[in-house]
Amino acid sequence: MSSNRAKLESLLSIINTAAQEAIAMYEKEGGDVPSFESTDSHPLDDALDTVALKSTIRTLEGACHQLCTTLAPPSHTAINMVQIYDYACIRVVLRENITNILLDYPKGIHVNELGKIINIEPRKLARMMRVLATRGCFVEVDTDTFANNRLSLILHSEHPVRHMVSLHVEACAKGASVFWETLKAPEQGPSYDPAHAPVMFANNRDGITGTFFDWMREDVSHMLQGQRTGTHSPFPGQQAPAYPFPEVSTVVDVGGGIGAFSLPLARTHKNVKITIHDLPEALVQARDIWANECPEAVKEDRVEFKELNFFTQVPVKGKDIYYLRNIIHDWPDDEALLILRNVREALGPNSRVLVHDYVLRGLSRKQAEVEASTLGADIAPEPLLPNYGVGNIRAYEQDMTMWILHNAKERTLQDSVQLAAAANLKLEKVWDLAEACVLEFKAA
Ligand SMILES: C[S@@+](CC[C@H](N)C(=O)[O-])C[C@H]1O[C@@H](n2cnc3c(N)ncnc32)[C@H](O)[C@@H]1O
Repeated sequence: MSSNRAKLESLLSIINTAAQEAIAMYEKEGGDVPSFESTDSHPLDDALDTVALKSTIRTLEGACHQLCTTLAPPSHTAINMVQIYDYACIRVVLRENITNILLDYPKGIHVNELGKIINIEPRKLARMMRVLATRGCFVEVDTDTFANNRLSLILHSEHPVRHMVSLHVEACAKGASVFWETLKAPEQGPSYDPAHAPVMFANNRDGITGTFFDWMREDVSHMLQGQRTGTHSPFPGQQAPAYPFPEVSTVVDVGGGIGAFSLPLARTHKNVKITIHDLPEALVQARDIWANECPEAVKEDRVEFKELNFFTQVPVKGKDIYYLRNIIHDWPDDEALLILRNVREALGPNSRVLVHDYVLRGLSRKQAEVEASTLGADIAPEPLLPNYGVGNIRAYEQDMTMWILHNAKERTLQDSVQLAAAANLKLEKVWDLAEACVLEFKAA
């Protein structure tokens, strides 16, 4: 057998093993595997800990894509990469709340009727819906008649992940449309100033200036298609690591927002006292949400809300854990270092800093092996790309999202270790969540 053939056989075997593992996990949790067509959710869809499933899916997606890309003519794959209009179609679904409407029609609604409700020409509507249904989002139950399924329900106006979907089809798509222009622009090209992020470059043309966060504060109309309404994390795969929280007394959620990380923690670990640090306007919403969703923690004094500007102020001192989820990736190196230095100032002798973000891996197996042996990073089995290839694509796409919105970035393990070292922090452990990672640091 040629070595090329042997690689394909190995990929096939990886696919078979990973798919069987995923099926077994679904059967163990809920009795049956999910179906492509139905709207039935599965207990694993909302499970708090899905690291094992995500790890299997990472392998499965990586191997399937590598196999198809190897066997397809390159021109076929190249067109597949660019001919993608899902985001444009999904933008219509969100703007018109099509998922919500379809809930009243469990057996499906014909495009003529749907077109009347949302005032869109039905033949065009059918073509758009068919693109999405071909991807597995909505089902065409009869000719030109569409119904929801498990995937399309994510686009419901009340679904927590919809906020992320909306952010991408609105702001990210706007920034991506001028991506090349920003790279070539004399001022923006070499700049890492958040005000020079691609989305703001596009906004500047409409007379909007400042950073993406300024724009969000001043004009939230672009976000209205999916406001955050609860603490269910909008970031899939963002659960907390299997950290020994039972042994922890105090946690500071730095830039904690409404507490999407710490509120579930307060529910499961009553031993932990939580401090949420954020800007004043964010804390107003946080107090409301906690009063409604976890009143016992408020009553029992297990949570406090403290204003903090993490660039200029030091968090409350001497606590066990300083948790920064989706914070460091929002900022270029200079700003990220300011945050980490302020957190470092707060540490007691046994405090830990947990940075929860994606970790970008290199594509060289040699580098991946060094990272695996020295830092405990995960590495994919051969012949998969060492970073799991497309199984891990969300990390690299999220890096682009951070760039487009904030001129910021996701980091490699080495980037994070170096950045932390400049703030006098030392890496202790990598917690792999099979999507994001949690990097645990202590005072150097
Ligand atoms: C992407 S959100 C992450 C929220 C939360 N950690 C989570 O994982 O859901 C970024 C958070 O940083 C906060 N933030 C932005 N600038 C800040 C500053 N200068 N000081 C403190 N918090 C800030 C925002 O208000 C927001 O809550």
